[in-house]
Amino acid sequence: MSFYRRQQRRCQNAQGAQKMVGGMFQIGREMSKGFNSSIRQQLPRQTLHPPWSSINSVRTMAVLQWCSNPRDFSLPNSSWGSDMRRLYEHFNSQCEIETEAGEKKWGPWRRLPSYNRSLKYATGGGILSKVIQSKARLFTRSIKEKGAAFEYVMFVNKVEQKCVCVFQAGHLLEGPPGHVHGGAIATIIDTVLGTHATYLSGPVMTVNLSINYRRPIPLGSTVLLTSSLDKKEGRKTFVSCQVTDTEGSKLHTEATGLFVSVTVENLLRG
Ligand SMILES: CCCCC/C=C\C/C=C\C/C=C\C/C=C\CCCC(=O)SCCNC(=O)CCNC(=O)[C@H](O)C(C)(C)COP(=O)(O)OP(=O)(O)OC[C@H]1O[C@@H](n2cnc3c(N)ncnc32)[C@H](O)[C@@H]1OP(=O)(O)O
Repeated sequence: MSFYRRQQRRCQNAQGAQKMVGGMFQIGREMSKGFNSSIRQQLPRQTLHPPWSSINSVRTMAVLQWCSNPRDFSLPNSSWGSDMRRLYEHFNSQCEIETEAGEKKWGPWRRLPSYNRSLKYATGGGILSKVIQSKARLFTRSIKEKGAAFEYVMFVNKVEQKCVCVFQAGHLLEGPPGHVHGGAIATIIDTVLGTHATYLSGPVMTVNLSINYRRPIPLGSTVLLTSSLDKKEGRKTFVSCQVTDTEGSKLHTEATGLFVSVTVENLLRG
């Protein structure tokens, strides 16, 4: 059996274990930590320790890492330009701050990790992600080439009930020559407003999106999306968003969105 096939087999075993511990899944860093430690508790000891040779143990660990650590697309990569990196650093440095006594504590912002299928890594979502179109992938995260399409990272501020997104538009998003396609701009706006509304209200779907395009966005440039909560009314969450240059001085696009809270039933019924 080839090494690749053996890896696949082991990966499937790890996925079986993932089912058993699906309830422990959390989006974010806790998720991978929880998964790795829970797998170690659930698998028979010899799976991870002798009598296997140390080389096999290393390989097994590598496979477990591979299966349990999905790519977080919102971390810096080699395609990020200087504006993208600068703004990432700006918000990321406010996620954890140091007190005068030198202690670390949470700051006002949180970076949201971003996977190509969030449902798969949400608490209890492992099974659901297999039931609902198992091959499906989040549109904005389905192109693997770094920098080619949607490069973005989102941060939320619980106190101000705001969400920001630093977005670098890649060459595959062309609309008017040299500029970003209006549909791609709508996509990133829907993603940011939808994620913000989900953060505020739990699972939601877009029922209305209204966009005013004011100035074209040059392809390859980085822009800032700022989303604010307007109001909540029962199942409805009203949010709005501005797309500006990285200094916040030039307005490219503005939008409002209405999101309605949904249940698993809504998703299954279609
Ligand atoms: C449960 C597990 C989910 C797990 C999710 C996991 C992870 C998610 C994590 C992070 C999110 C990640 C990424 C986000 C990325 C992208 C976001 C993209 C979001 C989308 O891209 S999503 C696709 C486009 N979206 C649709 O495909 C919706 C089609 N739609 C429907 O499926 C139904 O519409 C539904 C089920 C939503 C509601 O239907 P329903 O029957 O349950 O409720 P109903 O119709 O009664 O509406 C309730 C109240 O909303 C008012 N209302 C409705 N529509 C309105 C409109 N257009 N204008 C003004 N008000 C409206 C009514 O007037 C009433 O208001 P009132 O109560 O005051 O009378």
